[in-house]
Amino acid sequence: MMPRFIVHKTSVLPGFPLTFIPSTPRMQKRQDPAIEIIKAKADDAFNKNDFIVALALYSFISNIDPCNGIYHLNRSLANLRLQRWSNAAADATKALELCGTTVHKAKAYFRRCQARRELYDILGAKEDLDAFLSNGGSAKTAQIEAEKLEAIPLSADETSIRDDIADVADLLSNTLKLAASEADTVYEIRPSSGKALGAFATKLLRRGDLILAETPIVPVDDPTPQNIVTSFKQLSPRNLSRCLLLHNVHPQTGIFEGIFSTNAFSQSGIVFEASRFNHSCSPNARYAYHEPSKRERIIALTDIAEGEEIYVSYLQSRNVYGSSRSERRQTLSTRYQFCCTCSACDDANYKKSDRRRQEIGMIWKSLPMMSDGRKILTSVVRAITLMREDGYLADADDFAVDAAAICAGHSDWESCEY
Ligand SMILES: C[S@@+](CC[C@H](N)C(=O)[O-])C[C@H]1O[C@@H](n2cnc3c(N)ncnc32)[C@H](O)[C@@H]1O
Repeated sequence: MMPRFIVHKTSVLPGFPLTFIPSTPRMQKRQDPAIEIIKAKADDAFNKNDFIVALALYSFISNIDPCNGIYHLNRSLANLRLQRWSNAAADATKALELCGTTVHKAKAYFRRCQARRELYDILGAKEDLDAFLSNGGSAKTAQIEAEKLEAIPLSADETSIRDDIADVADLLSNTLKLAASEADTVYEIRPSSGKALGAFATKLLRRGDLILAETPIVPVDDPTPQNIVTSFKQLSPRNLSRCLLLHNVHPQTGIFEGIFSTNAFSQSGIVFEASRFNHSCSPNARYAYHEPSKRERIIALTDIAEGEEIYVSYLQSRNVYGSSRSERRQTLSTRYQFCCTCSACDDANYKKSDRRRQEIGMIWKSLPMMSDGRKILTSVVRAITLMREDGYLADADDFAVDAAAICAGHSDWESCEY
């Protein structure tokens, strides 16, 4: 029996070891423990004057837990620091509705007072200042604020000046986009029809080109739910806010687990940019984890035209080249909640593709049983031809290494290298 050399089994999927696939939703938790962690990171960002990140994180948790007035109260202050006056006033109003204690109410009145002052709603601001005092606010603080209000001539336009700053998610993602566009990349992340975001080539890429090499941000060796939460907990507020922007098709499993199972790579964990590449069963690029540098890499398998979407396969080699459309669809829909419509799965092509892939799968299974070198070589050539016919250009080495071993056994070094 020929030895089966596993040369590059570093190909990975942005998925999960099978043990962790959240196939059945757990019972809805009352409060996701992730919320406490996110709140602590938001406070941390605020204390470090990173108000955009604080705002993004407060927004994230207030969307999940909209009845908690504290998030609105805190976000109101972050909005004040960012001079988003209307948003600050709206958050303070929401906090007044939701917060029960006079301490929180006093804070909310004071924040709304400051926002209204900036919006030239002087009468409203004065009312809030009175309410601040009647809820136990400091007389000294109120005095300072009252002097500021007195200094504004009442003839000033009292109608609210519109706050035209973009929404917080836009604000954050624009900052991130800016950072990405400053980097020297050969792709851009933008909407992909029916697939949320995807990665598109920004210039002609040649087969073999390195598309990205990225260090994982949430490395998890042993992805138990506990380890995942611990890894997220260790992130900086900025990286956490980036992670929370990642796609999550398993929200019922918890915030961090859902993000992890939608995006994580089995060998490296969460990698921001590589997580945005969509799947195809006939991909034009592939993942390749580079152990020495501990970086996740994506490499072009074909030439890729400028503007073309770059696809990788989420399924590991034999699971994609040796499987039928229905098998792949089942796995992809369980793990990633989508129905693949790539060229191999397309209604017009899939029957032919299934036949080819079935034959490739049979060759893969029968090769270790073969002892006749010539037969092995013929089978390997057939498998690689079928892969090429099917437009599947990765993993030919799964077969070629067997062929190379036979050639080496016959001291045919030229063919061996070929
Ligand atoms: C790792 S993310 C890929 C990036 C994602 N599109 C985004 O917006 O961040 C995986 C998710 O992308 C979507 N996706 C990936 N490939 C797809 C495809 N071929 N067709 C439809 N949706 C796809 C699915 O929702 C899947 O759960």
